[in-house]
Amino acid sequence: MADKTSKIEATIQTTTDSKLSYLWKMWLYIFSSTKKISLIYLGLFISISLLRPLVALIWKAFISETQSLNNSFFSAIGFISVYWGINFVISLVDTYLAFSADGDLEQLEMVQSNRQQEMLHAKLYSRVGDLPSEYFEMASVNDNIRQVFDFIGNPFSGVNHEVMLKSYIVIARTVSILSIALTLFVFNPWLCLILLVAPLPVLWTTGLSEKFRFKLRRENSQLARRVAYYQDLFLSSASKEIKVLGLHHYFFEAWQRVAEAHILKEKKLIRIQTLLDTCNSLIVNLVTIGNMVFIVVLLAKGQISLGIFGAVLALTGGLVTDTTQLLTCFATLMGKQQEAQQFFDFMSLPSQDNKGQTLSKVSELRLENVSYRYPLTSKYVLKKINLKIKSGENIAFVGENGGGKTTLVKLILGLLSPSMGEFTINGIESGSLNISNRLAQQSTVSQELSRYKTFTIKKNVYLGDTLNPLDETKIDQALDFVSLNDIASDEVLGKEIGGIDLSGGQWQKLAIARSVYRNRALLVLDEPTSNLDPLMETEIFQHYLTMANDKTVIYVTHRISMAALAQRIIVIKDGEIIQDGSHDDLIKNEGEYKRLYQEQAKWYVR
Ligand SMILES: Nc1ncnc2c1ncn2[C@@H]1O[C@H](COP(=O)(O)OP(=O)(O)OP(=O)(O)O)[C@@H](O)[C@H]1O
Repeated sequence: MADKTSKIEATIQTTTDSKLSYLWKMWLYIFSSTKKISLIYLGLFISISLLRPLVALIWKAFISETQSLNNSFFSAIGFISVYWGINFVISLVDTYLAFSADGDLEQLEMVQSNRQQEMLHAKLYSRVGDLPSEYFEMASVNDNIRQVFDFIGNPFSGVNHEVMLKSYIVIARTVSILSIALTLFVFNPWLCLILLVAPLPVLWTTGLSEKFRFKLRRENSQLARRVAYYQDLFLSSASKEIKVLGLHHYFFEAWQRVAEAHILKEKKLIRIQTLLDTCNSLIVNLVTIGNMVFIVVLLAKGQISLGIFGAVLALTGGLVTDTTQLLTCFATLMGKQQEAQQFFDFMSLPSQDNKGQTLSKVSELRLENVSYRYPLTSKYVLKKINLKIKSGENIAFVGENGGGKTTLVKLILGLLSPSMGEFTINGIESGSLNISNRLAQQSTVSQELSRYKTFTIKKNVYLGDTLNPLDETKIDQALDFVSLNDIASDEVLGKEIGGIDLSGGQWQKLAIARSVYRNRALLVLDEPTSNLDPLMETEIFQHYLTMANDKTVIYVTHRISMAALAQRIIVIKDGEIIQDGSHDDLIKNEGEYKRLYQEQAKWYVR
């Protein structure tokens, strides 16, 4: 379908091929953000790797010394102490650097990890904030965001460990292997053969296990979301209904079915992993034995001295460990290509255009033949809408469920853009306006309640206008507006964190107070009072309309008594505007509005 929505759909088509360049891009992306600390960390890794040949040389000198009979007991003790001392330092620092055991270097790792996490989260939060809101209407984009957040993870489990730490190990181990190779070559060129029988198959087995792991994680991400959803239900607003209807068991079974599928997939992965690990250690052991036999043969043939024999034995152990670690980390890194690609696919989604024209005041909204379909769906939920709204008007949208009222409201707010037709603000095409400036001109209360827990009541109101300093008087006025002044405004909200909780109606009042505090020229309210008692609802609407004589107010309501308060009423059915006029005009005609009015009135007049 070639309309404007198809352009959005085209931007989320991603390639399935994994590319090495994404991994490199990821590495540079993280490294460049924490250059100093990353360089120190990498430097330490490389320095430790260079100590291996030093250990071998000391060992060689020690054996030669003891062979030449003029040694003293003390020099032998000295050699052994230095040898074990350096070995101890290598193993200790290795452990601290690579596995974050307790110790000083763990703190260094923590610093670089936290910095990297901070930078990645900052980029991710700003990217999510910058994404045109229409993208959030698509399940695939929401999925992608969740996967990217999972990949970025937390300081000790996230991408910096998977990509950065593994890459540091690859670099350090490569340096170590090269220095060992050079030492072996200097001892005897034949010894370099040991390098050739390094456990190459490890690369293959580890690569395979990473591939399985990624596939499983991808398949499991939907299952994991469903499992989490069932768990959240018990803590959500549905919890009371679940209790009354006795649905705990029902949802447990639903949870169990999904969890079972998840566990089965995980079991399969563990089996594959165990098999591959066993193959790995078998290969490593065989290689070690092969190397031993080889150097014994060289010694027997007199091609190497006893000192070199000892040194090579010391080096071989390090070589096998280093090669195995190099290949394992390399394979893990390779397995991260797809996740890195997902990350950059997400990061490269278009940003909302903040460069367009700005307006100082919205004075006219005009929709001409506007149709809308949600991305990745084919049905137009708004059809050829023609509507002109002038500054200062107050308008109610009414109509049956699913008619398209909320969709029209989102279009007016700039949260969606027309698939077809033209939407102009003050005569300027809405698409060419600066979206941030546009959003800053309006205040809204949406159908879905936003409950900002962990903040005080006062802060909840202040969230309506955080670009300006907190104004206590205005906050008190906003709370008065909705009669929410009986609870101390510095009470923290959220039972989960030891604060207080509010009733559904009180949360709604708080959302209204936020919109009042924001105080913008365009006020868009989507069923803002559905949880309030009728007296409170009437009072708030009347307040809104008197406060708003210089403002444009658009509100969606199902209650005709509330709609009747507006100057103009627009009736929407099946995505079309079927009536437009004042209450008095519409009630005179036989039409949908009169039908809705009579339907509701008959419950009051008996
Ligand atoms: N994100 C979405 N993706 C696909 N379709 C959607 C989406 N949101 C809404 N719809 C569909 O758009 C149509 C209009 O929905 P809308 O919420 O605008 O109606 P409404 O008049 O506000 O309904 P209600 O009075 O129940 O709130 C419905 O058929 C709905 O299923």
